[in-house]
Amino acid sequence: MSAYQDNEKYGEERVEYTEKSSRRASVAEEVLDLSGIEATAASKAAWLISLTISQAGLLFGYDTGYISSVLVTLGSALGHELSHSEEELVTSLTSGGALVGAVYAGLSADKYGRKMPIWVACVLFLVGTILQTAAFSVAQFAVGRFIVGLGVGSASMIAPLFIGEIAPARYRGRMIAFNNLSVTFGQFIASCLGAGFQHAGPQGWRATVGIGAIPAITLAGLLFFVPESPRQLVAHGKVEQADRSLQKIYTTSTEQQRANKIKSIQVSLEETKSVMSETSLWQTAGKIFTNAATARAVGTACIVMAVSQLGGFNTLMYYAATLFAIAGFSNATAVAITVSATNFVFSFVNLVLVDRFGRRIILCVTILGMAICMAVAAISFHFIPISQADLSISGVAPTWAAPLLLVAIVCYVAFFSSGVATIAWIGTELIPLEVRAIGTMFNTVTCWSTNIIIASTFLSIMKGASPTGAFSLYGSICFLGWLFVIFCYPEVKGMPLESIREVFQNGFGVRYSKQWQRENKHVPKVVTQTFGH
Ligand SMILES: O[C@H]1[C@H](O)[C@@H](O)[C@H](O)[C@@H](O)[C@H]1O
Repeated sequence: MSAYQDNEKYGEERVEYTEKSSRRASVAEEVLDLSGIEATAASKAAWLISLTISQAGLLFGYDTGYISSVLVTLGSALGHELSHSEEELVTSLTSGGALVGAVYAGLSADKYGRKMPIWVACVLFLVGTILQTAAFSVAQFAVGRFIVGLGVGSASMIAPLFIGEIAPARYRGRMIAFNNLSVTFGQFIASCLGAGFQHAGPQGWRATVGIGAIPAITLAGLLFFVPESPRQLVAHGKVEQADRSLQKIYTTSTEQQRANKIKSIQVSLEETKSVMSETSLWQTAGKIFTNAATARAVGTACIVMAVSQLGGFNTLMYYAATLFAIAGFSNATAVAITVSATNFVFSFVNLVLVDRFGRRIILCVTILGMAICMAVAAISFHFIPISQADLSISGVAPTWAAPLLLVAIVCYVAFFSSGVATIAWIGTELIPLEVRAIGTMFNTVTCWSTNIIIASTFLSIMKGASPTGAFSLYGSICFLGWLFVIFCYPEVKGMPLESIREVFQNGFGVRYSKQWQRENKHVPKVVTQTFGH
C-alpha cells in the first residue's frame, strides 16, 4: 500500500471516528487534503531552519547550566563570598525572569510573529551576559541573571512553537525533541566549560559566563536567513510570502498542495479566531476552568510539568557542584559534569522511544525510577555526616556512601531525561485547539513558577530539614506524580486531535485511550501529533 493510500485509509477511519461532530469531521477532511504535501520529503532547508531555531534552546540550556559551576568558583569576586540565600537568589532570578519572559512572549508572539521574540531574546541574552561577565557586585550580577532569564523564558516559549509550525508533520516530534536536546547540550557544554575555566584562576568564571554571548550573536545573524512561520504569514494576510516559505520547507511540493496547506492553516486560524474573538483573553482562560473536559486536559499537562520540576531535577542542574562539594567530593565541578552529561545522553533515548512506546508507559517506568533513586540518595546522605548549620562535612563517612549517592543521582537523571523532561513539554498535545495558546502558556508558566520554588528553596530545605529530608521530599513528590500518571495520564500517541478531545470527555480517559490504541494499532500515523511548548 502506498503512503498516500495509507493516509487515505487512516483518514477514513479518522473521519469515521469523529463522525459524532460534523465540525470535527470537516476539520479531519481538511487535514486529509494535506496528506500529499506531508508525504513529500522534508527538505534540507526545513532541517536547517529547525537547527537554527534550536540554538535558542541551546542558549536556554547554557544560561541555566553554568550557574552550578559558577556558584562554587565565584569566591569573593562580587565583593564578598555569597551567603546561601544570595546563592538561591541569583539562581532563582533567572527562573523568575524566565517566567516573565515566557508570559510576555506568549502574549505577544501572535502579534509580532515568531522571529521578532527570538531576536529580542538574543538581545536580552547578550545584555544579561555582559552585565554578569563585568559584575563586581551581587546586585549587578543579579540584574544580569534576571535579564538573561527574560531571554530564557522567551526562548522556551517561542522556539518549540516556531519549530512546530515550520516542521512537516512527520518530523514534528523529532524536530521539537531536538530542541530539548539542544537545551541539554547547552547545559552539558556549560558544565564542561565551567569545570575547565575553574583552573584559569579566580576570574575564570567570567569566561564561562561570557562565552554564552557567542551563540546569541550567531543565532541573531542566522535568523535573517530563516523564513517567518507560514502560519504567522497567513494570519497576517501575507499569503504569497507564506507560499514562498512553504516552498522552502516542502521543496518537492506542487502549487496545489501548498494551496491546500494554506487553506488548512486558514481554517484552523478561523476556528481559533472565532473562539478568541467572541471572548477576551481572560474569558478564554476562564473557559479552561468552566469546561470540565478542558480543565482535565490542561490540568493533566500542567501537573506533569509540575512533577518534572518539583521532582528536584534542577536542584542537581543548578547546585550539582555545591552538592558534590558538600558530600565531600574533591573535584566537585568535574563530578557535576556527570549530571549534565547523563541528562544530555538520555534525552536522545527519549527522542528514540517517545513515539515508539508512547508517553504513558515511559512516564510510568521513569517517574517510579526517579522516586526510588531519590530514596536511595536520601539514605546515602543519612550516612554522610553533614552539619546542618553551614552544610559542611563534619566527620568521616563510610566509603560506600558518596559513590552510592553519585550512582543514585546519575540513575535519577537518566530516568528524568528519558521520560518526564521532554514529555512535560510534549504534554501540550493534550490541550484542545480553542485554548491551546493560553493552555500552552499555563504549561510554560507552571514550569517556571515551580522551577522558582525549587531553585529558591533548595539550600534552605537542606539546612532546615537536612539533605536526607530534602531528597525524601523530592522522592515523595515523584511518587505522588507516579500515582497521578497511573490513574490519570492517557496514552495519546498517534491520536488525531479530534480524538484527543474525546479522551477527556468523561474523566481522564485512561481506559478510553487504551482501547483506542488497541483499535488503531496497525493504522499508520500521519498528521496526528501536535507538540509545542
Ligand atoms: O526539559 C528541560 C530540560 O530537560 C532541562 O534539562 C531542564 O533543566 C529543564 O527544567 C527542563 O524543562
